[in-house]
Amino acid sequence: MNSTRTLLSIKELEIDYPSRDGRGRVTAVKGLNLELAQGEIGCLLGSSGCGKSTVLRAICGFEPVKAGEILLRDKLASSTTVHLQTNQRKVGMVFQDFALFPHLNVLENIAFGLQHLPSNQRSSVAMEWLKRVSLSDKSDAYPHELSGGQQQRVALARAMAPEPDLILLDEPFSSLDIELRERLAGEMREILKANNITALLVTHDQFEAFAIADKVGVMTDGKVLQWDVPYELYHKPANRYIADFIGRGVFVKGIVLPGNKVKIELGELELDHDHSKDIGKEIDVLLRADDIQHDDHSAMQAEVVRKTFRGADFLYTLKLASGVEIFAFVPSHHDHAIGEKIGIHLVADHVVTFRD
Ligand SMILES: Nc1ncnc2c1ncn2[C@@H]1O[C@H](COP(=O)(O)OP(=O)(O)OP(=O)(O)O)[C@@H](O)[C@H]1O
Repeated sequence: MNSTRTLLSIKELEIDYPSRDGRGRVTAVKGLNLELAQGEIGCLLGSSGCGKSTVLRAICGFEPVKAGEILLRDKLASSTTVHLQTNQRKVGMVFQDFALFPHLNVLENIAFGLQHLPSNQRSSVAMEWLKRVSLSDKSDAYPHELSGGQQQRVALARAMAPEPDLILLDEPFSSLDIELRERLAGEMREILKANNITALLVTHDQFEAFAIADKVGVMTDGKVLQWDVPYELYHKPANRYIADFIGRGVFVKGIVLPGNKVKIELGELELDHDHSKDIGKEIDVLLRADDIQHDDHSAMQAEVVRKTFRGADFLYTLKLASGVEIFAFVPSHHDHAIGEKIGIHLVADHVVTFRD
């Protein structure tokens, strides 16, 4: 097995739909590029309406493309002149609501996609996949007798059983409660990785994206702005939109100092890149909640203006002397009242800055 082989390649994809008034077309996806290697898990992350589901539908072959190409295993699947039928693409799909057949039991749901096998093999292969998602004891249950998480695992097993080259997952956790989402995101990653399955999911939840995916693409207006590993997206966002979208942060003003440093209201920070040409100039510095540490002994004080309890920590909104508001995660045993002043210091490591 060659793990670096490209399985999905999308080049300059453009897709449009007829407009509501029927007079023209509206662009849903434009100039979209991404690549996924065999065994990799990718995720398209973006807010509602940015075009995520449209991309999945196009990969499945449900939408014709207006421009660009979709290649599966180096074979052209969609372009302006080529359109492989869905059943020729070897792509499986898990829908938002799982779309299990209510009148079929769990085993029959999974066996449904195995029509190409002789009937005596269908049940045993389906049973094998049920084992892989740890649901062997539910083979004769009906979908309505299962929890949301169990239904999701059945949907995943049903999509994996015909052994497609690629599995597409459309907001796979959106109908589940938050606690379950986090656990299942990790579980789903384990199942996909254990079976060396290539997958592309879409979500608007960055924690879900980071919990599952090897590569994440931040989308807006039908485009992927940055297709990267989560660490790079967080620490080296390609532009302000991504910096703003990922994590909890605010931009504060800073002045570039000699020696690759920047001075902000809270002190001086080392810069990652050479800024010698910008000395004396003003830049915007991204301060994330995890760049600020609460320190009772610090002389630097900030006023608590808002607080959200998150269990292990609080997300505090803090007002600096200048009136600028920043965020800080603070362990939840430091329960300070709104209006109180608390000591803080800077712990920023990778400093993200923008000039224009
Ligand atoms: N069948 C359609 N006809 C016309 N416009 C459509 C159609 N499907 C989607 N659109 C439009 O295309 C754009 C992208 O839609 P899409 O469903 O791909 O977004 P999305 O990012 O998946 O959103 P969500 O997270 O809300 O599901 C939206 O502006 C939407 O209104």
